[in-house]
Amino acid sequence: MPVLSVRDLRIGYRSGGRLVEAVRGVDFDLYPNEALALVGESGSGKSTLGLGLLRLLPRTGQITGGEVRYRAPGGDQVEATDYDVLSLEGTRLRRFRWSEAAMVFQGAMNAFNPVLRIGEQFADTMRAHAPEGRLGREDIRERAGDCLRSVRLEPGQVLGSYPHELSGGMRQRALIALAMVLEPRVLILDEPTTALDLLTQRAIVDMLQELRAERGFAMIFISHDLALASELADRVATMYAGRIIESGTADDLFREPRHPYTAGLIGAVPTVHGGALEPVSIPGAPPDLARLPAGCSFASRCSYAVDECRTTDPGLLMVTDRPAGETSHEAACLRWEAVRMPAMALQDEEAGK
Ligand SMILES: Nc1ncnc2c1ncn2[C@@H]1O[C@H](COP(=O)(O)OP(=O)(O)OP(=O)(O)O)[C@@H](O)[C@H]1O
Repeated sequence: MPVLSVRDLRIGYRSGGRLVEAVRGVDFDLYPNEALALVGESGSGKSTLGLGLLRLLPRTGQITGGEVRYRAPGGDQVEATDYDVLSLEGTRLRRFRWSEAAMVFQGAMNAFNPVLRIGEQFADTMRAHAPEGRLGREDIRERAGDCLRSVRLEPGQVLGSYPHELSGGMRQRALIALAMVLEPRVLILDEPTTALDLLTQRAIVDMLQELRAERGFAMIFISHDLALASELADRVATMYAGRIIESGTADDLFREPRHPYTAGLIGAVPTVHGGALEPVSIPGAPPDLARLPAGCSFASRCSYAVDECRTTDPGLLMVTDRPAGETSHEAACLRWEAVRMPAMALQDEEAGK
């Protein structure tokens, strides 16, 4: 059973008296211990979707429809959980955040309160969620220390520090530790490595993999970097203009994309040919969400587009023989059978395959 099932989720922002949809009918399932990457260019709706799942949208944002079902199995003393996150209010919503699902934001400097030591921020989060506030200083130190050690930070050094006293990489690790402190079953990470250098990025990605194996949470990893995402994730969903336009296993999407936009994103990763870096970019820009064209919203930038693409949006089509579920591969493209990835074809040719 999926831990999260998202159905026809719609999210808009109010702007100049009207509501512009930034997430336009998204469906996906997230299974326990699975890593799902959401990829796409800036403005495709990834962060809006992540924030919407935790009901953390800014004031101008509004969920206008759909369902976000959260399920947790029962245990010896605990009843099984099954509810629509969109129906939660007050205490139940606060409990859902952090304890069931937590989010790590882009740029840890903004996510931490700059005037509180890291240790106080752990204590605040834990106290706010402890049943009847029964949590002593020792418990807090022990649990915070445990989480910090698991992200390879020294608790003695970090707990007494202010956020600005840590390096960017340490802050981002500390934030991941904080998100894990209440042992959520779902962790949403929005571009957690973007501001960091390549070596630190790699260390954090490796660490996230280990943590997921150890602690068993499911993860949604938001990134514009398809190469990084497909390394970390079991499944990848590509977003364009507020919709998921392709989803499949990381291997499927990286090796055999069936939507020209995903193929373009892979082409946009710098590849080494004859000693030189050759970044290929996707021509044109995403459409204005307030004035979406008819048919497929990628058609105007697409070299595969035919007349029918400008009138028909096919929705997600199954592009594999495998059954629907964790390993299915779907793409919202009428011409999916024709799609080839230029960079990969070239590499295969050079390798004599
Ligand atoms: N607070 C806001 N008010 C109004 N519109 C917003 C707001 N935040 C985002 N948007 C709009 O919603 C759309 C989706 O933005 P979103 O930030 O979700 O995309 P993204 O794929 O996460 O991009 P990025 O990687 O740059 O964060 C964009 O058109 C953006 O301009």
